[in-house]
Amino acid sequence: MSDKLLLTFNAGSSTIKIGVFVKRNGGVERIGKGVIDFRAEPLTFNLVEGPAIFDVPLKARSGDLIRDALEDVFGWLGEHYDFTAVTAVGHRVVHGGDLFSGAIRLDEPAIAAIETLVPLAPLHQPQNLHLIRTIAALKPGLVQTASFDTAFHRTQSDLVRRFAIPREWFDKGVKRYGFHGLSYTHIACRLKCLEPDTAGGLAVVAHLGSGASLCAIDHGVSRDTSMGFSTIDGVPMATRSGAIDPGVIVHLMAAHGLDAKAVEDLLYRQSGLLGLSGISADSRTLLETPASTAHEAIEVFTYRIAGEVARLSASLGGLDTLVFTAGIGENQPQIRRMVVDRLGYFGLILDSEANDRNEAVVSTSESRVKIRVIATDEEQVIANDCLRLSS
Ligand SMILES: Nc1ncnc2c1ncn2[C@@H]1O[C@H](COP(=O)(O)OP(=O)(O)O)[C@@H](O)[C@H]1O
Ligand SMILES: CC(=O)OP(=O)(O)O
Ligand SMILES: [Mg+2]
Repeated sequence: MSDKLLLTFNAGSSTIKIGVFVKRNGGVERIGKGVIDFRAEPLTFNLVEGPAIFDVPLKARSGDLIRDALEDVFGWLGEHYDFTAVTAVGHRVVHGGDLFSGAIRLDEPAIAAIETLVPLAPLHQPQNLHLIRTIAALKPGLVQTASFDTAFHRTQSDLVRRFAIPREWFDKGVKRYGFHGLSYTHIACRLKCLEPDTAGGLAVVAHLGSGASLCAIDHGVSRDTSMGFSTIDGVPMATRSGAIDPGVIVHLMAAHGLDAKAVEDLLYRQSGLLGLSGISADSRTLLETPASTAHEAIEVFTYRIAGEVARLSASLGGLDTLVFTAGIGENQPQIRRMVVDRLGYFGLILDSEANDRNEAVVSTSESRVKIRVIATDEEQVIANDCLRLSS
């Protein structure tokens, strides 16, 4: 195949999602996707347009799982495409801090700047950097770009971004940044297409995956979001606590002797659905498990999401649309039902049958707020940026 190709890498907390895009008609079109799921084998790499769909077991060889996986992925791609046709690689980078307000072409100074933000996103940023560096080593000379999760939220006001602590900390970067911005960029764009008369109106988007956050979007523009300074904030997640009384952290350190590393491990890796249930980080498993702690974990999760919808609607001064997206939001009707059941007083009415079928609109015609399910596509946003920056 002689068409020019772009690859995208979206490294989240539990998976790396890989996209294969072809340059066509002035834009980029997805022709393949793969998921490296570090919680499960086999690694699947799935070409949707091409000679075959195949699941390939992940072969750990060197102790560097990412390098091994990349070698495999490049190997399979090389079997079906002329790898010289790959002209650029685009990455999702979770934290851009105040350093980056849009996507960039990567060079050594940019990589060094991204590195300074590692302490602010310890589950993601090291993985993002490792991918970038390994690709640079395996395919020297390939153009690489970075699209930042934080950039979409740069429109938020200081009122929203400030913590009520002494002002000098804000100036030192201790402020709310917000994440999942590539997903929100895609959803905001879809909403504008679906509702052109109001340019998407006033919407709260619930991005519910392994990491989860909600965003208040006003005619396509981010006004407020549940994740702030770090990716632990906001609603509980698979293994992250979500917002927690800061006094708890002081108590854990002062009275129980936990150091910063131990607190980080507790709040990022042992909490959320996993910590609450003591059973699993995956809401699918918890919904199928009769244990009372499994049920309670889901109750806490959905209670906190509903609370965030209410807070963010106040932030917007109204609500036209609630959108569910990402792995859980798109595929788990029971979670959507438990959230919406708590929002009846806002006039949200779920259409149970449409909800059970994961339809695009899951509210009834009487519902005061339209409830939508929209599939997110962070890779398409990365690929669009990558095309623009590499052409
Ligand atoms: N087909 C599916 N059916 C039900 N739940 C799903 C499905 N796919 C993903 N999920 C849920 O979504 C979660 C992962 O969401 P995802 O948005 O892919 O997260 P991340 O990008 O953080 O890895 C899984 O833990 C699972 O609970
Ligand atoms: C920012 C974040 O939490 O990302 P993910 O949901 O992919 O882990
Ligand atoms: Mg994700």
